[in-house]
Amino acid sequence: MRAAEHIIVLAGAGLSAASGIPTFRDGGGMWRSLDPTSLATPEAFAANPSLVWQFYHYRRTKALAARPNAAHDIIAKLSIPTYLKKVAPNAKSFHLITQNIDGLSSMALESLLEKTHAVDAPEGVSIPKASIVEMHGRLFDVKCTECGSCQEDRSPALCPALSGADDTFQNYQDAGTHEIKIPESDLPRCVECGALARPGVVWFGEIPHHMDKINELVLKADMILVVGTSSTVCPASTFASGVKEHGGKVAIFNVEPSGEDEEADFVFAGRCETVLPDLFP
Ligand SMILES: CC(C)NC(=O)[C@H](Cc1c[nH]c2ccccc12)NC(=O)[C@H](CCCC/N=C(/NCCC(=O)O)S[C@H]1O[C@H](COP(=O)(O)OP(=O)(O)OC[C@H]2O[C@@H](n3cnc4c(N)ncnc43)[C@H](O)[C@@H]2O)[C@@H](O)[C@H]1O)NC(=O)OCc1ccccc1
Ligand SMILES: [Zn+2]
Repeated sequence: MRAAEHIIVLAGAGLSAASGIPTFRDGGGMWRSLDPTSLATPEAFAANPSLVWQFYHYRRTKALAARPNAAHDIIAKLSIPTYLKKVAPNAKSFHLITQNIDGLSSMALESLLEKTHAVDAPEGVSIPKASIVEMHGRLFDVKCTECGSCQEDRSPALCPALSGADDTFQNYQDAGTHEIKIPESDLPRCVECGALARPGVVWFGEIPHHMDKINELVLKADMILVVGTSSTVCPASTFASGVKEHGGKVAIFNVEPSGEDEEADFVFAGRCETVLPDLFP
């Protein structure tokens, strides 16, 4: 870290695990009983928008009740130039590339900025707010399937029909079995043109957001911290090897061994919400 100039963090569901957001694949992963491709794809939405909206209603409900944890806070702190300088005196840029759609990293940074009023950055160091790249979209964005308009909406239920769907996915052992059939006319609609709306997230088979910026960051990075991801979904799963290829260092933070460990320079086994605060007090 002391030698690093351009630092990126790649985060996955493990970063938000301690905030009560179920992960996807490990032990109590959300998708143990649900085939992800049956819910997070344009095809699934076209075939059964009612079920897919009930799934994202469940995810929104979980995320609305969640708060950033210590790992989110440390990563937010690292994006503040004055603090970054302490752990990486040669740092010129710091970015978080997150696969998470829960918005907890932005929430952590906003509350830290309020607390530290550290909005203005010295010359050449990135403005904190722009340091978060949500490559798979945002759970609370509602996007029109026709006109493309997209608004953030954090209301507990986007439409009356969904407020009755709370237990469709409550206990994921038999998730989906309590599915209620919501007619399309009663599903979330676009506020501009009234067409059917969809969650503002990137589904499998869709191109992730900000890929040009991400490719530029991966190319420039000389240090990547890979936090709480199983590295099973691409292109995110290729970023660490991308940094390694041009001589950058790779550090992994995970409770379990992940596919990238052998080519990592540093492996920190443990819960990121305890390991990161110990490492960056
Ligand atoms: C399943 C996989 C094989 N599929 C893909 O990779 C596909 C491509 C593909 C299709 N078929 C293939 C066949 C072979 C190879 C690839 C493919 N990818 C795509 O379709 C992508 C789009 C993928 C995005 C899909 N949307 C998501 N999310 C948003 C929606 C939603 O969330 O509903 S993906 C979603 O799943 C992934 C889940 O992985 P993780 O976050 O890592 O979570 P997981 O539970 O798996 O792991 C948690 C880890 O944390 C650890 N952990 C737990 N607790 C803690 C703790 N406390 N501390 C530390 N660690 C912890 C655990 O040990 C574990 O290791 C995340 O990316 C997450 O965002 N698009 C694309 O490729 O477009 C072209 C392209 C490419 C490049 C440039 C231009 C165009
Ligand atoms: Zn519209």
